[in-house]
Amino acid sequence: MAPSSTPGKNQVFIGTFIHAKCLGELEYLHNTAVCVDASGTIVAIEPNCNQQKAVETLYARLGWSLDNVAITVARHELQFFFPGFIDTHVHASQYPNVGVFGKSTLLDWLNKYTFPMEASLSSLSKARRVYTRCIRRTLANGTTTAAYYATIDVKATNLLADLCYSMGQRAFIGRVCMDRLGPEYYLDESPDHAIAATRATVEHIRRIDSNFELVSPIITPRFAPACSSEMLTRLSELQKQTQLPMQTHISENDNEIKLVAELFPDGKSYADVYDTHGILNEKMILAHAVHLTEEEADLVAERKAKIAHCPCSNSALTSGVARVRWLLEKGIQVGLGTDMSGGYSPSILDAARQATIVSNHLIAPGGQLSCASQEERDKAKLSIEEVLYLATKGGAQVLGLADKIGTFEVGMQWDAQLIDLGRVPDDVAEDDYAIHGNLDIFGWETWDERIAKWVFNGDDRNTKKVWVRGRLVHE
Ligand SMILES: Nc1nc2[nH]cnc2c(=O)[nH]1
Ligand SMILES: [Zn+2]
Repeated sequence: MAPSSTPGKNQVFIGTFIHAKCLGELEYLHNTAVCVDASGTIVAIEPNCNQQKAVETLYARLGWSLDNVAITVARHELQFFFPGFIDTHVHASQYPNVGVFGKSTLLDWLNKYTFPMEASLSSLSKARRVYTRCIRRTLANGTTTAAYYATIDVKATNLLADLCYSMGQRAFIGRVCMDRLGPEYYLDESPDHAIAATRATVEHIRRIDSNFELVSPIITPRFAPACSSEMLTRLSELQKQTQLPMQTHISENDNEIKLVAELFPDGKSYADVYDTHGILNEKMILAHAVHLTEEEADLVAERKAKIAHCPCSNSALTSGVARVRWLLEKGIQVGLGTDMSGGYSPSILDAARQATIVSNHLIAPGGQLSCASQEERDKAKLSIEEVLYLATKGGAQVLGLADKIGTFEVGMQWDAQLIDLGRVPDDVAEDDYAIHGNLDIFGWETWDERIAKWVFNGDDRNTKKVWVRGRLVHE
């Protein structure tokens, strides 16, 4: 396995930088230089700067010599740097199934498409093909960090960790734990077995990345219907010993919620089942949360658990619409997830787009548009600035990385993407700009309008370069 090297050179990036430091607001830093040291950490941000000024003043201040600095300059006005996207919920093992879900809903989708695909990745050659393509594709879409579910197979899960490490994607790697609900050929034989397997993955990752700086294990009970009470208790004990993060699903689909009530008759609610088993805490990332009750959302907030909002999946599998504004107003930290292959798109830009669109179908705190006042309808809607926050800094908070990634600030790591919105017609011959992706910029748009166009019509063709910890990982 090739080591995930840092570049070994200091770097300067010059141009426009855009990020969301707080919910609902984008900050634009034009004509700016961002200096990144050889470890991939931002060490200076200089406004009113160009290449010449950077060389003349910044290098001296930082003690850098000319021959040890690589410079990347945005090539024209419609290129800008943006923080790397953070996918807080994605099943790498389901990647071959993206788009293949027919009219199924969660429980039949799991049986028909998902469990057979995941089980088939015990073939390491197949796992390598699938995981390599998944990482390549998500990097190409600007995802610098992903919280992955792999499968129950330890060797294949460890391979996903190896590949993330060597391809340079920041990742959380979850060996899936499930001792019921799945087909016989795809189950943990006991909670003991699941604990040993999870520990084996933790130890493997410790060997390749001892401080979990790029790749970290994450404890992964699939969801309550697939885990016995003993399994949840044992995983909770493991989490308390290791202090590792955890991820699972909650309240995605009506039949799933009914199943939880049947399987855990003493549980007051779905969230209560996780809480009474000791896994509802600040390290837990809950995917979906579509149908949480008021009491459950209050409990999630009180325990400081996080939520991965997966709008693409929630629409594809007819699960419903999560009430993101309502969750945020309770103080819950929310990020975005593709949830491939419940979701069909590998792109967090797409998740951001869909987060705005599905929020239009809600009133606050929940219900049908037709019986809400205009004010209530407008309140539930998420803005472009808000969904870009969820895609970056919100995701960083969900993964416990808000001090490292998600915005451009001194001390943060250079996890970033260079976005190119194309050229305005005046600059370039018609037949040239026509091939630049799916966006047409005319030149009169404000920056906010340019960003809105990117969110609604942009795609990986606009993502020119991607870096993680200063290392160029996609071009
Ligand atoms: N969307 C989704 N929901 C789940 N609930 C349990 N497993 C899964 C899964 O793989 N995908
Ligand atoms: Zn999922």
